[in-house]
Amino acid sequence: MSATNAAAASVKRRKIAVLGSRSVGKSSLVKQFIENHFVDAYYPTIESTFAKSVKYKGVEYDCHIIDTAGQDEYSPINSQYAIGIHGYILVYSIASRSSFDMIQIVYDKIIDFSGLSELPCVVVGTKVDLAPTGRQVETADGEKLAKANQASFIEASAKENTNVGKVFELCLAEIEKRATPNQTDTGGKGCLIM
Ligand SMILES: Nc1nc2c(ncn2[C@@H]2O[C@H](COP(=O)(O)OP(=O)(O)OP(=O)(O)O)[C@@H](O)[C@H]2O)c(=O)[nH]1
Repeated sequence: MSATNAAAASVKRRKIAVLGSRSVGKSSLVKQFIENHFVDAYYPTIESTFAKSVKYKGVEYDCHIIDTAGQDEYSPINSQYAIGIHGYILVYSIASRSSFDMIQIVYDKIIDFSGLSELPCVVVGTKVDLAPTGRQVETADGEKLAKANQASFIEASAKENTNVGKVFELCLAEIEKRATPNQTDTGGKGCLIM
């Protein structure tokens, strides 16, 4: 194997889906992570995919991040979000109780669709910069929900760039905790190009 191919083979490809209610700040988290900036204006997302190489614990990850349109309780979970995804970032706004209530609904829909017993997942309470005047969800409630679903938990703010990188690191950690040997290849299809 050439040095270039050896390097490519050691890069792990990980597909991450970001889900949650509308307007909770999913795109803002992804944009802050990928492009290091924050936009105050709101542009509803249809769906966008972003790619970023991330070095975590000495390993190079080629991350494909799917920023989804917001879900509500009636949105079906598309197979695209249940199959071939390595990890999930489920986002609510700490300033919106209803967006918090959607997290368990979305989680259960993915479980039903995928047939998995648990998901590699991070629950994120974002817009934590609004906590002093607008908090509707206590940190302890977020922690409890995450724990009940064997997920990680973190509060973040895309606006102030608080814990944004950590969100994606926690997601990689959740994926690696459960990774099976055939997930450690470069393309997730059980095949290495030598
Ligand atoms: N104060 C504050 N506002 C934020 C934060 N993140 C996002 N916003 C604002 O919240 C609004 C919605 O943000 P988006 O990132 O577009 O939300 P979204 O979840 O991607 O929305 P959909 O595309 O409808 O699913 C925008 O006006 C953002 O500027 C944050 O961390 N703090």
